[in-house]
Amino acid sequence: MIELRSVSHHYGPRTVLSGLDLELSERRIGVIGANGSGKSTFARLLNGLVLPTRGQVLVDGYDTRTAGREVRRRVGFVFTDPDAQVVMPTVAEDVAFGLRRSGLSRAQIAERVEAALSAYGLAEYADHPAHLLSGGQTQLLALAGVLVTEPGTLVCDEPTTLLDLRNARLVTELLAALPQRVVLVTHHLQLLDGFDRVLVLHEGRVAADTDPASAVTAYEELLA
Ligand SMILES: Nc1ncnc2c1ncn2[C@@H]1O[C@H](COP(=O)(O)OP(=O)(O)OP(=O)(O)O)[C@@H](O)[C@H]1O
Repeated sequence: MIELRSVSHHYGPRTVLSGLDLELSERRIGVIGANGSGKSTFARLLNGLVLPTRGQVLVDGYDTRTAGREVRRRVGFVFTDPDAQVVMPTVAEDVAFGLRRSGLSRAQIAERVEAALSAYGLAEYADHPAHLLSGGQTQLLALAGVLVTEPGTLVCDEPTTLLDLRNARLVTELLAALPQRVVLVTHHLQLLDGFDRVLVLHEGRVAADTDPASAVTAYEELLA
């Protein structure tokens, strides 16, 4: 469970999020809102990539400010641009990178990496240079690299934005099938069908916190 207590965030003099009090426990949570409404900042607060200027973010009781490692073990993050996330020369090495401090043996790591590569359709690319993958494959690699660590929650910041329709569908289907809790920031409102809860951010505040259809209506009214 992720809890935000009186959270505000400022970049310099600029208030980007203010007065957020939320408990996030649902399995599928969407976050929508206009450009600049604070969605990415919100997403980054959830795993401590951004620390709140005021207030606290707690993940299973761990404060992102003081227990970053515990938090990141529980909350994985997938960026819009997967290239930002790929750090090792080959596909298999990149997936293994997330397990380097896991305490698992080399054999156990190899087994987990193989399973992750198979699950995300990358088995035949294990020894392929990671930077030569297509955009869609790179996003799958980024997902595999995060999910191999088995976080309880996956936060995705517009994971399909840079992908063509086919790859966007692939990533969407993959996300839909995950057993994990998913917090999805997106401008693609149709991705939120069937979600348990959708937050609409507007000028740094939660303007609506409701089911997908009502959230889309609230969002459209804000933009009207
Ligand atoms: N590192 C930063 N330093 C200064 N200002 C920032 C920084 N990151 C974001 N901002 C500003 O904070 C505001 C909210 O940005 P954020 O990226 O959280 O919004 P967003 O809703 O995700 O936008 P978009 O839909 O365009 O991705 C924007 O005005 C942005 O310019």
